[in-house]
Amino acid sequence: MSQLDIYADDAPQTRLASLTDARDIAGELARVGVAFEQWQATHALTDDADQASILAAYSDDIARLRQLGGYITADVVSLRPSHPDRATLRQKFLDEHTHSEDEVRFFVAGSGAFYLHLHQRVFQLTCEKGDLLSVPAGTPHWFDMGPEPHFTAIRLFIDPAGWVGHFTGSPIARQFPRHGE
Ligand SMILES: CSCCC(=O)/C(O)=C/O
Ligand SMILES: [Fe+2]
Ligand code: NI
Repeated sequence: MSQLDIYADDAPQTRLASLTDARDIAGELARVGVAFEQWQATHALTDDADQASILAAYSDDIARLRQLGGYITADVVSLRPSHPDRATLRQKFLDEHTHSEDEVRFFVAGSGAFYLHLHQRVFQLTCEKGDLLSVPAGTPHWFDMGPEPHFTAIRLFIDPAGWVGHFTGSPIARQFPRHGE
């Protein structure tokens, strides 16, 4: 189930709100400039499907997103609990960072949690299959796939270089509840 938990950025022990209705989540995130939608993610994919077949299965959705935002490239991040490098890959996104373009992610399997640091709040958004998220460029955030990752997400980029993160150096991410622990 998709879920939005909201905290003050200086009080990680106190959850201010917890929402599970998709319209409520979308409304709350829209207030801080983040787009959240639920799309159909019904194409059958095996756990070992490669990037090309995932992109081919969702080519209609990717084309629609490209038209909306002028995105040039798409890639796929897909992890399962048995992945030998799961701890290293988890760590890659676990500290607060920004991007110089919008972060557009479409979950086509599994789940993972984004933490968006906006307006002195932390918005912990647990995304599930079908969730589409667009976070404005420059937003400090981090992502936790959990210790036993199980998700597949399509990422859209304007920069042909793909994923480029700028780490803020803030330790804030370590103070908030982790995903799946
Ligand atoms: C869920 S896609 C992998 C994580 C990622 O690309 C990112 O930028 C997290 O902040
Ligand atoms: Fe990111
Ligand atoms: Ni489709």
